[in-house]
Amino acid sequence: MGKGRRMKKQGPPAPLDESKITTMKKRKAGESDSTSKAAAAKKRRRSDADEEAVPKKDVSKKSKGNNVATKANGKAEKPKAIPEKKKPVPMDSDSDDEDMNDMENDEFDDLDGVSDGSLASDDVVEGLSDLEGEDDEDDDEDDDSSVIDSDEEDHPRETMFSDDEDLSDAEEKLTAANMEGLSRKLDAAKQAEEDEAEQELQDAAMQTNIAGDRPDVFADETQPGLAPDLQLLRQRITDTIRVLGDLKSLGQPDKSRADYVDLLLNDICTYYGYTRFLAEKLFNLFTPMEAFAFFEANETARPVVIRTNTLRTNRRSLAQALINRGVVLEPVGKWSKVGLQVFESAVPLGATPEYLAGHYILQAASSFLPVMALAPQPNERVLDMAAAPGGKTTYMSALMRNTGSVIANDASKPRAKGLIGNIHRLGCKNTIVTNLDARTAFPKALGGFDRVLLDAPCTGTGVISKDPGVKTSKDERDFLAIPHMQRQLLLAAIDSVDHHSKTGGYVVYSTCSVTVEENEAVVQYVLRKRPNVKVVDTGLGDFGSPGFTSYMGKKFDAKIALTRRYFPHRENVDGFYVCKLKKTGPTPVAQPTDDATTAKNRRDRTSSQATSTDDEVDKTPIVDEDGAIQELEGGSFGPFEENEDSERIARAERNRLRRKGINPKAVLNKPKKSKADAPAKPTESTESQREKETKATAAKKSSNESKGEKKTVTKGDKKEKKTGKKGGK
Ligand SMILES: C[S@@+](CC[C@H](N)C(=O)[O-])C[C@H]1O[C@@H](n2cnc3c(N)ncnc32)[C@H](O)[C@@H]1O
Repeated sequence: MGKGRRMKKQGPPAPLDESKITTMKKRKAGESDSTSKAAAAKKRRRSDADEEAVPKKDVSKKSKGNNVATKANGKAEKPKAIPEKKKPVPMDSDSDDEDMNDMENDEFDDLDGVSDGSLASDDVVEGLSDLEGEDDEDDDEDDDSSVIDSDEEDHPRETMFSDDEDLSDAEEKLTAANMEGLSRKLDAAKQAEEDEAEQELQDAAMQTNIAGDRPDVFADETQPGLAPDLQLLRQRITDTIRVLGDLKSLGQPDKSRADYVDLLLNDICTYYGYTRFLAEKLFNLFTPMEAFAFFEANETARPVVIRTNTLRTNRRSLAQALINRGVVLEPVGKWSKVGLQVFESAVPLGATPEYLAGHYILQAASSFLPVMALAPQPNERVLDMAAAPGGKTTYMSALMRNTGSVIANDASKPRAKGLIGNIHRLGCKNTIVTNLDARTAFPKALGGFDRVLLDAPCTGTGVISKDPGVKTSKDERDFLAIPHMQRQLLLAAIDSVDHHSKTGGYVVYSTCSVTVEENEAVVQYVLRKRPNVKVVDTGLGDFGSPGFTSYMGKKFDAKIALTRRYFPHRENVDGFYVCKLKKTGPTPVAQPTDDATTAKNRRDRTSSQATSTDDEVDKTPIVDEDGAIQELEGGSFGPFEENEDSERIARAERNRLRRKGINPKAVLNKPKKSKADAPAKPTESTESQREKETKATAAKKSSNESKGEKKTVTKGDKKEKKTGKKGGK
């Protein structure tokens, strides 16, 4: 995160504001009204809270001390006489913190449904209080000195009242004197409430405005040859959505629903820049109103989140270290023990000493969820089938406390290198990286895992805010080829799990896409192909929404409701899908034929998206997230390559010498010394031994090369060597 960038608190984004344009004037007129209403609501809440918080006998004192609450309730009591006027104490506003705390409480209330098990909410609460211990103390102090809550002796309020002042005088003076402090405090603390109240007013005004009026959205107001007026376009989008919500009374008699939907989709494409194909696909997931919220949410970045690497530190220490560097953060939510949401940072988060030491990784909040669902246990054998760049692998490793083993595989060699980097930085010692096409390599190369995570390559429709290129780059072919690959990968994942596993036997399938083809339809397909798996609860509680059990006339297995969907506009996280499967028996040798399938399965087959080519050999090239076709065959990462390994060993030796402050050229190019010449110091003797080994390796390499092995060096090897040279400089 760049310096000074400030993010919204994690949680649902602001509610849909479809009336922004049409009620612009009304909003302006009603601004002061709504603001005061919101402020009043907040004040009422505060007053109530204060009354609850203080013992009965103190209530009167508190309420008298609390000018804001008194005013808000409209029951202003005449304040007691104040002996003498003092200069008001300048308010040291901590409004932002207060705001966050308020929101946090709201959020935690929302997440109360989060279940036990992997989430261990008690621990989280304890962690949170630990983490915030110091801050809370500060807050309390600040609160005590604030106009709102404090009843301390030198309270500003008391400095402003005297015996001879009546209420209105007192209030006037209070207002004048504290205006700046109050507005600073209230502005930030009540922003959310103000927005909410304003929204309600606008909604009400909008309803009144439109009732009985049939907006003529088909009147073409665009000027030929000119770029569309975005404000008008947006207004038409909101008007069309409104009409679609009540077509009978608001629609033009000669226009059908399809006409309105068609107009709306065209406007969405123009306004947000989607292809018609993708806009339609995404639009069909929601009601028109919710689709608009989704498209809107894709225009803003999600909150920046970091995951504490518990192999190196704990959340409290990390938070403290980063706070000391000027990072404003707080726990991401009740559902995670390791996430920290960053609101503001004075330093680049990818270059702090803590980052470089592997104390945390920048990781989207929704990306925690598949790993939490998988819940890998210490000492298990786990496979991460599509692992790069390793956010989930390293989380798994941490949950397993560096025990057991994690096979972290990725078909992309360049991405696998990034994965290796993260694994090293975060200190994961139970992890082995492989560079294989998981569709065919597993379970052939390795199988019998306790758990498998398939965080599948996908179209990325859940992360459009990060990669707006998705809006135009994904076409029909992608939505056939990618789900096809996902189905193959998921079958391989299931087949790689040991159903006898004493502790596991689970597969988690996840994507950062929101389309049904890549999620429920893939799960439906494998349920049919592998009767030895069943969908089980993800353990992620009520966070998110259930998977679809029907879509566009197609019916899915009822258990698919146990899978979870996450949306940018609902949870303010990247769009994500998580499904947990339990393997109950061995994979059948032969695929069930149509005769063998049950009547239900046959029904599903006709109703689901399965194509007749399901069983054909897949010729789809492997596509990475950027859409680039992966060159898998002939890569030298997986198999043992003498040349490459020799070069790696030599390079490692050069680096080792450099780390010791020794110029490798000086050492490695020296003529061979006899034993007698060897230095006497034991360390140097070891040094000399290593030197000999290195030379032997280099000699072996050169002899191999001279034997013609050079010819077998692949493109990948050359690249590797080039990179190595570069890195060595
Ligand atoms: C969504 S990303 C994985 C992100 C990763 N799990 C993480 O959390 O950092 C999907 C990955 O699948 C890889 N991939 C694509 N096709 C594959 C295949 N056939 N076998 C294995 N990996 C594949 C891509 O290179 C990409 O890195």
